[in-house]
Amino acid sequence: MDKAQGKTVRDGTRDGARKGALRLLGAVDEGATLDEAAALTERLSPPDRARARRLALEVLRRADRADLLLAPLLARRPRPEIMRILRLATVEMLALGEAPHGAVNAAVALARASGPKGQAAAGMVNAVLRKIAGAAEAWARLSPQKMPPWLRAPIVAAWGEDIARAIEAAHEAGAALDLTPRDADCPGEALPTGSHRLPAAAQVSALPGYAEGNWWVQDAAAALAVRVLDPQPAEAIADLCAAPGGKTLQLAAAGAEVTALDISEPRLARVAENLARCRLSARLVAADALDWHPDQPLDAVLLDAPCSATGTIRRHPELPRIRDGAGLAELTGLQARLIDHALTLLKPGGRLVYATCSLLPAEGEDQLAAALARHPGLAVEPPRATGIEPGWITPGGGLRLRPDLWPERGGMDGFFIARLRKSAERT
Ligand SMILES: C[S@@+](CC[C@H](N)C(=O)[O-])C[C@H]1O[C@@H](n2cnc3c(N)ncnc32)[C@H](O)[C@@H]1O
Repeated sequence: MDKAQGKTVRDGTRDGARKGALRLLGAVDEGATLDEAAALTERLSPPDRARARRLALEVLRRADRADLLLAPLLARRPRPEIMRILRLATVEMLALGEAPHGAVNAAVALARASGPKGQAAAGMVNAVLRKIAGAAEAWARLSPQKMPPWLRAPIVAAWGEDIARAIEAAHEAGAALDLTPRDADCPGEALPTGSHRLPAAAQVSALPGYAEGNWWVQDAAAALAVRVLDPQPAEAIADLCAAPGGKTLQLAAAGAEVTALDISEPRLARVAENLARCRLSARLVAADALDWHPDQPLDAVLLDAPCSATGTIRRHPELPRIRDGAGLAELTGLQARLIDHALTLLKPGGRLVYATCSLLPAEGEDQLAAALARHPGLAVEPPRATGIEPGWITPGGGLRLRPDLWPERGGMDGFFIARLRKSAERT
């Protein structure tokens, strides 16, 4: 292939990825998650589909910052599809190092292709983006985009303004690719807690050991819930909210007799696939955990409860844009009922690990305090596992993990984890 042909192919592929990213961003504007919108990029080649998703992620991490620079340059707010084109080109030029002429020309072409109104806007898109191309210093002065008030206010109340800003910086930086080793063989840099870390761009299925099931993808913070539970061989353990199964795999790899339960049958099918790839086994049950009872009382229960998922914004930057905090009371009510039910499934002296991938104390610290108040005889135990730092343990005895921890290593997801021991006395 000669040089000119190579350039055409590269530009073509970039345009495909840009169009895909704009489709994804349009779906998010309509309230969809990126996973829900994934079908919109199905017709792209796999590499272009991955590029489209990466571009959309980068834009969503900086959309408010882009809007702050764009606003003074716009006489009136353009139609949503034109606004998305402007944001995409702004982020490409100022955050991703794309050459201005390429990004501006592509944006103008995308505006023209979007229909008669887009054709009319092409001149404005060109003029505005030429100014944006020279705004690198103004861009550098802008802070990372803020979390919405329903999420920010409780975070500031719990940990202060500086930590809220550090979390916002971590949200903008995005997340690495973390792997949990089944045994020794696992690519990536070993982290103090036992997970392995690679750059986010790594193609998962191409990594050594994927087909053999030597490891699975799991954020380093998420992997700590099972490490804190400390499963032992042959223990009877239920994973009450199991799908897609990262924690089930850890429990099974430790040699426990695992029952993996999830209310969603399609999601449970993913647990089955993951177990098969990793050559591990568990009993799978599709049921509402609140209605389920084991044949025998259990040694331990892992309750990775449904939650706001606000701890995963580094990987799902669309969440603050499509959620408004409504439904939180319903979720915290369900979490409390699940804790109460989980305790009834345990042997006397059995242990429960409660976890949520949430940054909200209402789904973590407050749930722990309320459970202890509801259940006399229930005790919280220190969360112990290799690599846990004393500063991560809360005054109430839980483990609070935040995206701004380990800044030099690239952060971790937000999680709350508590290890509880049921009274050894029979009631
Ligand atoms: C946070 S995710 C679990 C992640 C999983 N533990 C892992 O590590 O891969 C929560 C799961 O709870 C399930 N779920 C929600 N309500 C449930 C209920 N009442 N009973 C059982 N599962 C439930 C959801 O389908 C979802 O798969």
